[in-house]
Amino acid sequence: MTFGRRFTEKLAERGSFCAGIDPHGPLLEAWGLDDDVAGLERFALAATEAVAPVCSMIKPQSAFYERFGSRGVAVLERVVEIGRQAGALVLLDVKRGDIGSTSQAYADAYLDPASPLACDAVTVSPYLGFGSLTPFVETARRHDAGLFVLVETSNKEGPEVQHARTDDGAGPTVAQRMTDHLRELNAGAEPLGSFGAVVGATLASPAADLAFNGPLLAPGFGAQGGTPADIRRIFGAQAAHVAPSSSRELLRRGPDPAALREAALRANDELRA
Ligand SMILES: O=c1ccn([C@@H]2O[C@H](COP(=O)(O)O)[C@@H](O)[C@H]2O)c(=O)[nH]1
Repeated sequence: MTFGRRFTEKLAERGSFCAGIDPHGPLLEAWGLDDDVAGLERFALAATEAVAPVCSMIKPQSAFYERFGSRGVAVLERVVEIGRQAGALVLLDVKRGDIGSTSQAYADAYLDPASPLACDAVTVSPYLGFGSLTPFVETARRHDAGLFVLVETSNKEGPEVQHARTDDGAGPTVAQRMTDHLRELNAGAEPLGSFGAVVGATLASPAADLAFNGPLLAPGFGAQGGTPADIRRIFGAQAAHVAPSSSRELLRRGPDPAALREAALRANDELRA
């Protein structure tokens, strides 16, 4: 089954909230854990076990695992496995993007089911040129996986690049060009294509026309200020395809698993309303 269909069905079944599993050092400390690989393991596995059964999607941020080297990546592999066993889609936030031949190796690492880190989808950066993502697109198609392409990010620095005008200033914004590519990639897909966009829940207003037939990830919900009202305001009619994601705001409710689960369920309810 394609990622686009899995995404649609999972959001309908469980709600749209995406749980970020980001083991920040200060959060480990707040949970009474040491900021070492043992603390990382306890934090990440406990958080995943608590929320993955009630969320449509979890989004571990690779950086927080990589900072502990191969032992941290081994924890990430278990997060991916536990998340998928609990029935959640797993979106690995790695924001990869490189020249085509290297992109192929990244795509194999994260999207080929034979890889220990195989996920349902990954975040990718198109800022080496959208065409440099072709190996990700082809590999995702081959394995029914998905991509979330950075279009308008939640950080304040993003507009310098994403709002720049193409074609020597005479064309659409860079962000718009990216969604045009996504519209082409998803054309004709039912109920939704597998090639999505990352659009921050913090935007004053999107520079790109977001009316394309693919999934949307909205980070910046919670700790960065995004609210359910912002999701409706920014995405309008597209809001049904949006998975708003929050990491710190959710994880600060731990380590009590019931409190974590309750917070995820409440976020789903608020987004449904
Ligand atoms: O535009 C973007 C793209 C990705 N992120 C990632 O989402 C989470 C946000 O964490 P919070 O604690 O909920 O702020 C983090 O993994 C970022 O790398 C983003 O924030 N903005």
